[in-house]
Amino acid sequence: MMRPWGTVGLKEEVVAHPIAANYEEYTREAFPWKRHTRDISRGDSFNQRTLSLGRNHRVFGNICDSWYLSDQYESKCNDKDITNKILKGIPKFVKIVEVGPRDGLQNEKNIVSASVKIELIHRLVSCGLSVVEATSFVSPKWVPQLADAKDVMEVVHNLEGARLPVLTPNLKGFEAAIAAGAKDIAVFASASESFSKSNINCSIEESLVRYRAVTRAAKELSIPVRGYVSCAIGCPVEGAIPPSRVAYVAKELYNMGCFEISLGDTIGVGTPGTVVPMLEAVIAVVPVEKLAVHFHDTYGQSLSNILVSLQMGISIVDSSIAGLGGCPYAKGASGNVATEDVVYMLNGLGVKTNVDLAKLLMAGDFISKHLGRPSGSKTAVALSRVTADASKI
Ligand SMILES: CC(C)(COP(=O)([O-])OP(=O)([O-])OC[C@H]1O[C@@H](n2cnc3c(N)ncnc32)[C@H](O)[C@@H]1OP(=O)([O-])[O-])[C@@H](O)C(=O)NCCC(=O)NCCSC(=O)C[C@@](C)(O)CC(=O)[O-]
Repeated sequence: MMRPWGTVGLKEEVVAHPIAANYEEYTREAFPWKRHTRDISRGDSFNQRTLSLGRNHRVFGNICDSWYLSDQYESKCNDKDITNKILKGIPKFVKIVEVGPRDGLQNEKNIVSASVKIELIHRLVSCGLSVVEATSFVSPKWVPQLADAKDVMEVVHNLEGARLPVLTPNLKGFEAAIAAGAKDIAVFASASESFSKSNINCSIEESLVRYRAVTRAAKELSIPVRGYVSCAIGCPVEGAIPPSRVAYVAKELYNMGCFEISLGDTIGVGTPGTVVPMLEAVIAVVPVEKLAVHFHDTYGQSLSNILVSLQMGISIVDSSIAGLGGCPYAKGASGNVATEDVVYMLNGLGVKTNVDLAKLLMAGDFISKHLGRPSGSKTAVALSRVTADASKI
């Protein structure tokens, strides 16, 4: 049985929350076909995709079968090849790496207390997210917001159900992370010399030397290491970054033992036109299943960039609850793509994530209320308006 909207089996207390209840109400009212439980587990993966054609034209199942609310589209959908061509290559499962507690909060001016960070991490893990980047063991002078990394990690490190990697820029950070109970770490290099200097105060080559020392130490303790390549599309100082440079840094990180490489469009300038050639260059030197994409939504391009990445075989996507984020050393960098929006899109494509969207909405509501501003997730904002507009749906 497919659960395209992720609400089946929600606990009563979750549905009772106003946001989750809105979401339940929304899916029930907007998609009356959902009231009829039907088994669509026939056929190939495309038969199980959900396609959104606008509010009044929701389709469940194969876009070419007969389950349309409106007959209007049936005559246009006889060509299965179009669907296959467009959705070809999209993985059936996507691992979401939630970076909200780290990338999301690191740029917040007002210090968020350790207890709020801990509560956020708990909530995110309970959404079904299998990876939640918890914090950074970096210099507190450089990133004051995460000066409480030890306090946070000491509480959450034994949390079950998810991996909780932390950023470590050098051996000092690695040792502190391990002492606080971290079982996964991440190192972060850049494809831009200028950004490397401003972010970690060393050249790209110097950073790679440091990270070789960190990955060696991690290997001895069997600690998995994730690698980041920042400025994979553009740099605030240098402008466009050549794909070959991104490929070089990604390959170096892979060769030193990083099990996964996340390609970061740190300032969010990428479009599918620049993301595709960058991925092409990296996929030529690092296996595609080891690559993740990490988009910031400065120009509103993240979801289209994720979609082309999926079409190229990427199956790991970084995102941040409520679209929080920004890098303190990348002027103009805005929030990461919102996890709620990514899950909504993947649900629409029939791609499994094991993430519960209703619970995500509540986690996003929790942190947005704490920060005193509306969520940066379009999905969260749209669904929160449903109560007001419910009578018009
Ligand atoms: C790398 C350093 C430390 C170099 O900073 P430095 O000033 O060159 O370091 P240093 O070795 O000269 O040491 C200076 C001081 O920092 C201390 N120190 C040294 N290391 C540590 C440590 N690990 N933890 C705690 N303290 C540390 C060290 O002990 C000393 O303390 P002092 O003697 O002055 O009291 C600094 O530049 C730094 O912390 N940078 C981190 C910047 C950062 O976190 N940026 C955001 C993350 S990257 C990002 O957001 C991009 C990403 C990953 O999301 C992907 C994308 O979007 O593209």
